[in-house]
Formats: sequence, structure tokens, C-alpha cells
Amino acid sequence: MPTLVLIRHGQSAWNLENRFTGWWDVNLTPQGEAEAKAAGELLAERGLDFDICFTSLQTRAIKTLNIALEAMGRLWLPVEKHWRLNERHYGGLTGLDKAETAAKHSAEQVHIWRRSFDIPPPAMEPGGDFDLTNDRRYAGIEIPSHESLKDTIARVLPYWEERIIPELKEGRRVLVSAHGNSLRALVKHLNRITDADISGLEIPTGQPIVFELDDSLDAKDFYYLKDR
Ligand SMILES: O=C(O)[C@@H](CO)OP(=O)(O)O
Repeated sequence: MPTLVLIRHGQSAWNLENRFTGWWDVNLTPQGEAEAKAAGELLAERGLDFDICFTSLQTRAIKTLNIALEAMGRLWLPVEKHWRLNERHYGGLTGLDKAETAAKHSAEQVHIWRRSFDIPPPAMEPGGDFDLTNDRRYAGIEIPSHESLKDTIARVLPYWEERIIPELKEGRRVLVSAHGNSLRALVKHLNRITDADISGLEIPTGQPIVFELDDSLDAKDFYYLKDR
């Protein structure tokens, strides 16, 4: 039975500061590093092991993976990094304080921007402080100016199908370290969550999520490792 474990990065500087983050590259806080280490220790203690890992091009997910792998004695595992696993692009909200934005535009509006299925936040204006056009890690990629969850799913799923599924089908054990919304995209797909119900799904930082898949890669079981 193929093993798939997903982990959202540990607490980031902007999770702590309550700012919209998206594609902006913030680091882990000391608490985030501790969450990543604890996740690796829990995986090792429960006897979970991996053959290949996938992560985004963002420091918080890469570092979470590295810290967890170090705690498992598995820093040598192959890791593939790809922008398609990046966090949802927060557009013009990037960098803003979530509470101040709710006070300005209403809590309902911010909830729609954060959790609706297909309503994206406002677009990012080119040339602003958080424009990543000149970041060479994204050379040759059409960086979105904003994304809804639906848009995020549309760019995560081709990667899932082309890069991750073939590994699982070969019987390899896969660990994916990514982000709140790129993982909501994957969990929605794997658990066949409806467009309406996905708004209620929150994924905590630094907690390994185990999927037991059948041979056709349908999810038979899904749980947070800490709960079993
Ligand atoms: O700011 C972000 O990029 C995400 C994840 O931290 O926030 P939200 O919970 O609003 O999706």
C-alpha cells in the first residue's frame, strides 16, 4: 500500500505576525523550527520512512523538510523542489496585516479572500515591494498576479499527476512538505472534498498528515500522525 505523508511548514515569521504571505519568501520562527524537528522525531518514532521527498521553492517549506529529515537521520534522501507546490499567490494582499485588512474591508470580505473556492484576492500591481518578477528562482515561469484556491489546484494537480503519482505507483514512500493552501488543494483532490466544503478545511503547521492509499491511489485512510 503506497505511503504518502504531507506536512505543512512550521510556523513562519508572517504566520506569527498575521500577515498575508503567499509567494513571499519568509523564514521559519524558532517555534516553526521546533515544530519541524518534532515532526521528524514523531515520524521516526512511528517507524515512517521515505524514499523521495517533494517541496516548494519557498524557504519555510524547504527548511521544514530539512529539519524533519535531519531529525530522522534522512538528510540524504532525494528531494525535488518545484514552484507548483508553492503557497497560493496572495496577490495585492501580500504583506498586509490580516486583522487590519479585516478592519478595513470587513471580516466577511477577508474570509472570502482567504477561504472561498474560486474568488481570488485582488491582483498584485507590478513593481511593488513584493513583486517577484526578478527573482531568478522563477525565471521562465509566468508568476501569477493572484490565485484563488481553484487556480492553485489547477497548477498543483499537474505536478501531482506527472511527478508524485508515478513515484507512488512504483511503491516509493513519499513525503511532501508544502503550504496551507497547496496542501488544501491536494487534500481536496485526494479526499474528494466538494468546492463548498473545502472552505472549512484548515491545515495546522508542522503536523504530519498520513494518507493510506489503495493501489489505484484512492485514499483509504487519512489522519494526523499525532492522533494515532
Ligand atoms: O498567508 C498565507 O499565505 C496563508 C498561509 O499562511 O494564509 P491563509 O491562512 O490566509 O490562507
